[in-house]
Amino acid sequence: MISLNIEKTFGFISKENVFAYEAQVKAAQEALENGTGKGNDFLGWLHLPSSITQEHLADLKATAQTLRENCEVVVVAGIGGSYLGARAVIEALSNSFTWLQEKKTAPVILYAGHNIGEDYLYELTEYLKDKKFGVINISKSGTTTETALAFRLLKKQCENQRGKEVAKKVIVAITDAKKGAARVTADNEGYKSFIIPDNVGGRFSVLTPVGLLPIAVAGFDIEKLVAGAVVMEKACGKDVSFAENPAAIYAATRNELYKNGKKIEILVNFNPKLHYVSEWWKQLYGESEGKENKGIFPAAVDFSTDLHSMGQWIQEGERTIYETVISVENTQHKLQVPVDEANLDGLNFLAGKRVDEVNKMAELGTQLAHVDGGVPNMRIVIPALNEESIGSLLYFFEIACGISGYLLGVNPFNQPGVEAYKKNMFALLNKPGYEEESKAIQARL
Ligand SMILES: O=P(O)(O)OC[C@H]1O[C@](O)(CO)[C@@H](O)[C@@H]1O
Repeated sequence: MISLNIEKTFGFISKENVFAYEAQVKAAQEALENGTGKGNDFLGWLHLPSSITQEHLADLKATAQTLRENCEVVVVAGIGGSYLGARAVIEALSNSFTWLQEKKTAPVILYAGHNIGEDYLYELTEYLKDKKFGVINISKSGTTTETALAFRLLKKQCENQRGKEVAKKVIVAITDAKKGAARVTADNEGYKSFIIPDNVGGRFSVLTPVGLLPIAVAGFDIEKLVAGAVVMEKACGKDVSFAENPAAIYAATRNELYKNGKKIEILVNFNPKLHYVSEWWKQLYGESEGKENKGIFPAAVDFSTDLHSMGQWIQEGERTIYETVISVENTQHKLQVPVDEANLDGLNFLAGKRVDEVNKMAELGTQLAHVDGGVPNMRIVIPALNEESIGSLLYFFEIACGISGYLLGVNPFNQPGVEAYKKNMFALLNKPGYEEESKAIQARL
């Protein structure tokens, strides 16, 4: 079970003012439950964990098994919500050096379709040349340029290297039930496919096949991941009192901080495996709340690494920030600092201590230093980096995001702003249908 502690925000905002959100939070929860708020056609994530069936999980596991048996490498092609959730979970749960290990227990998972880097794609296709590889092509709209471009390259290469028949077996599509080019291709080619429900937006889709299939291919237990999310679905339900509901408290606290000039939330971890959880979180909160000229800017740092790069700014820069720390209670492994007779490095004061004890003192010391420097601090504690905890954490952030967006007064479930760059790019590339825009944009160059 995860827990939230907001004590170290109270020098900056008052407990009373946080608890004054209770009625607004209740209204937000009811709007989510009853589907009466903004963006109410995108609430499929709300009770998704508890509605996932054993049959669905079995289908995902069977497909994952086919990929595991037939591939050394599986490329997950997707961008934004169509890859960040899978990557967040896989990196949180994997050995840090998994791709360097000789004896592999699962295919190496690589990612594409989340950038348009020619060198990236060249180097990826070069690497795949002598590999038995498969592809999971993920796109809700089925038309996202970055993903479609990467998939065109990968599909051709897979067919050329492995033949059309095998390619059919090792390419899986996750997309809309009816619309979009990815659906047309999957149906025409006869790929195994999974549907992204209409009412689940990309950034809320980690517990659909979008996240679950790659996670299962990587060898992790999707049943436990979903079970962890179910725990949080209950713990953050609308019948849980405000004081007992961590999502309600988190949503209220961040809105109160924002009202008091804290415009930037920095998600902090002390564990490099959580880097992509932060990336996933940035999209979740950035796309959900950054609209109508409002919204907390979601930033993230990996400590203690970034204490030696961003630490100065956080300690003494503009006081418009607050931190939310994800603290992991228990490590997966034990490692002690050895004694050294000569003690030339002067580290014998640490001898015999677990490395995690040093890390935890860095965490505690940083919290107090940053609070002293004028940075409010919240702390989310998760028991360990395992499937249950990560499932809980993901759902916690999702439900808190829904509530928080409603407190802010925006529609947390659309993202109209992301179309602007796409329109310009298509106009500049002379995409059919963009003739007028092409003329207009050429005149501005
Ligand atoms: O799954 P799709 O449709 O390819 O979209 C990927 C991502 O692109 C966005 O639509 C933004 O363009 C995100 O909201 C989404 O997660």
